[in-house]
Amino acid sequence: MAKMLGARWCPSALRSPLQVISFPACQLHVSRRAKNADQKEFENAVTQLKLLKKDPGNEMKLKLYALYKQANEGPCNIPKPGVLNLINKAKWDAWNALGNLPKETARQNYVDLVTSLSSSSASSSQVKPGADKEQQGSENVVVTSEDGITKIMLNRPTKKNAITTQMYQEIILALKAASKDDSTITVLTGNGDYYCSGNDLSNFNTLPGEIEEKVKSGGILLRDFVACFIDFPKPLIAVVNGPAVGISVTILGLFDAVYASDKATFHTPFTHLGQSPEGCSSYTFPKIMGLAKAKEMLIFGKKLTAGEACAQGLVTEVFPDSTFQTEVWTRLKAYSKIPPNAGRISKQIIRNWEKEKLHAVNAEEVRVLQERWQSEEFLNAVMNFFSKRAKL
Ligand SMILES: CCCCCC/C=C/C(=O)SCCNC(=O)CCNC(=O)[C@H](O)C(C)(C)COP(=O)(O)OP(=O)(O)OC[C@H]1O[C@@H](n2cnc3c(N)ncnc32)[C@H](O)[C@@H]1OP(=O)(O)O
Repeated sequence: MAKMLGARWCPSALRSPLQVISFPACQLHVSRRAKNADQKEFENAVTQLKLLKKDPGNEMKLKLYALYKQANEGPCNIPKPGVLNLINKAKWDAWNALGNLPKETARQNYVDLVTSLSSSSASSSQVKPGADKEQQGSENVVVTSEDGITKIMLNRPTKKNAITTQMYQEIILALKAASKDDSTITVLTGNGDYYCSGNDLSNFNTLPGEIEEKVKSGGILLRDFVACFIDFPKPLIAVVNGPAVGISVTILGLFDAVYASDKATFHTPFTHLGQSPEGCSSYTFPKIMGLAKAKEMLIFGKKLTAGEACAQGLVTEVFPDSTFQTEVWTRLKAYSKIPPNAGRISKQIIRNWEKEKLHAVNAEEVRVLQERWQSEEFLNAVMNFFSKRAKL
């Protein structure tokens, strides 16, 4: 995926003279002079921009370039390039046109512009509020809405629904849209024999930049992804159709109900991968299943059957695989008839007692993981996974 992004965004891969305008985020690091309050938002926008699926076009790139330069360096004070130097002149013109616009305003405008680009690219692949029949989503994350239920389906069965960086972004956008649509409940499920095999282990190869930049943008993406589940305002249900691994298991602690096929298993092999728990599981799992059982999963990577996960409180109910889909969707259709506002409010009053705590846990888990991602243990584990496969 990032290979594709690289091809889209990087100057050398583009053709016409104006296409060689690359995003400032490809070239520069964010200035340390930016104010703290805005810095995080600004950095997030820089990352978000790299994850956009659609090329926003040269005019928009010029605007972003100009705002980026203004936000970091202030008014344009470099000599005007010659008329034959078309690209640099276009860039200079765009920057110079911002005159004395304050850095803070430029930063804010940059963030607003990226946000509007992200939501417009999301709206083309997502369920519109009020939709009552199936809508097309992207290839790997399909969003549909019917009978008061918005369904977000992981649809990468040949890779056991492993989550790519693009899919994280798409799930975030799908959840944001679902939080505002008129459905009563939202469901996450998988297509094929797996629910999800967790993080796509090639994500770190495909994230752009050097290791430090990968770790930084991976951390921001993970934190934003988990935050969406913490903040999701209406009942959220997991329909676990098969085995679940890694982050697809840990975030289950943030769902309101988890229904599983008896073929499902629950596996968090973090330490074997040189990693550490995420998805708020270092807090939710001990709370849900007690410290002893949580440690067996999160430290020693014990894989649970659906029955065990249910006995330990991670799963709400287990159904035989042969009748799983019918039984669960009948149940969900009944649940979708609850008064929507009462459903939301009831969820929120339960969640709000610990929302702040969950965000703090998320931030700390990401901080620790960012260190892990730079460890030899992690790099060896990822290399082993792919080199074993290569030998098959
Ligand atoms: C932005 C960063 C956020 C980071 C968040 C932190 C999250 C951490 C985690 O989620 S840790 C968990 C990571 N997941 C794994 O370790 C699972 C790895 N996969 C496997 O162990 C196995 O593939 C399996 C047990 C899931 C399934 O085994 P099997 O039934 O034998 O199928 P295959 O192994 O042949 O798989 C088919 C096909 O899918 C590819 N694949 C499966 N899982 C992943 C994955 N997680 N990442 C990348 N690719 C995966 C596998 O390579 C095969 O592809 P191929 O046919 O070889 O092209």
